[in-house]
Amino acid sequence: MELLTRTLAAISPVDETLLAQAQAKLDNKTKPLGSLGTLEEVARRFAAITGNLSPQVGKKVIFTFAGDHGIVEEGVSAFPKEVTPQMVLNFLRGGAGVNVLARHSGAEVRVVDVGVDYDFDPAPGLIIKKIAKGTRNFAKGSAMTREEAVAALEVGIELAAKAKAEGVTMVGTGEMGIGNTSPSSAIIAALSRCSVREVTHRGTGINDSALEHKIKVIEAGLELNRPDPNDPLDVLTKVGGLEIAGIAGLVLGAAANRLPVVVDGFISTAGALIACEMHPCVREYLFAAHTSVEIGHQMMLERIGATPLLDLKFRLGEGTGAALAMGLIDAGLKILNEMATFAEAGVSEG
Ligand SMILES: Cc1cc2ncn([C@H]3O[C@H](COP(=O)(O)O)[C@@H](O)[C@H]3O)c2cc1C
Ligand SMILES: O=C(O)c1cccnc1
Repeated sequence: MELLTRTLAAISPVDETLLAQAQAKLDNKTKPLGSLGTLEEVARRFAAITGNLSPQVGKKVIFTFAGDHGIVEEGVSAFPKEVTPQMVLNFLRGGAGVNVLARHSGAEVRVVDVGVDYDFDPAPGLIIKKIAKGTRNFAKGSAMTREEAVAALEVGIELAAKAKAEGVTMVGTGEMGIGNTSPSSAIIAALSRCSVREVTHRGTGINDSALEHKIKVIEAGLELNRPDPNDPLDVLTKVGGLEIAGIAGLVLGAAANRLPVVVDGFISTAGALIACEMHPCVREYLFAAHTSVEIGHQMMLERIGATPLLDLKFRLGEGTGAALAMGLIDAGLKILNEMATFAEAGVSEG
């Protein structure tokens, strides 16, 4: 808890002066004012976050947090829970979607076992920080204890701090955990007090009757646990997940360390949302990668106040959207660094 408290105390707003200086630098480039749109917003904010008006393309790491979910026993996913450790092994072999797209963008994938119900042997690229062997079924009681939720948050916080110390210049979030769209829907429903139906979708691809059942299970879980919408840690503890907590911690740690963080899809955004509800300045440090097909994603993004960079109809998670968005963010940094000014190119200003 002490690390969490210290981390929250270390988060402050992004410097407005730096934002203005970065925009002034962009405005001198050989283009009509603002004509690179969102790429300018990305470059400006990256520069201000890091306090460097010429941020170079650097080392990028995607942390894919893995955890299991007790709620799976209610039949809320199209896949069995064994897929969680099986996919972790796939990540470690480099064969999953996130591995391919991270290689494409020049990012490294690190898998973090915060809560998988399986004992992994140590392996390169695997960080074993298991807090529990999965959450408990939140339709029958609290998913976690408050201590477990804080411990998982602190795993993410420590990873962000270590990444910064190691010279990583941008981190991304990802996750793997069969059943984890259910806690993600529960989190946004609890915080926004909207109906479960409005924010619950098909995850791995459940049919209509399974979707009706999933909605009822989540409603029952919220009714039973009654998480306090004004206490994000209570929401995380009662209806969240260990990997979602790890992501929330990574996002908090990134903000505290002035490290830009790229947030992946629906489940990652649930983690980022918890972090944003814990501290109002966190949103300034994050980049939303893409719009997920999951219907509840939009409401999460609106609550955070973030506009996603891409819309590729993704519904995979793992960090796949974050991987691609990192490439786009790098493009923004190159504009800031490599594009000629009007003076350098001898081009007349308007
Ligand atoms: C083979 C496979 C690879 C995945 N990679 C990410 N997910 C995604 O699907 C899961 C969430 O959906 P639900 O709540 O319906 O279980 C998570 O593990 C998420 O990362 C996968 C799912 C499967 C089946
Ligand atoms: O948007 C996501 O991250 C997502 C959506 C469905 C299933 N798994 C992940």
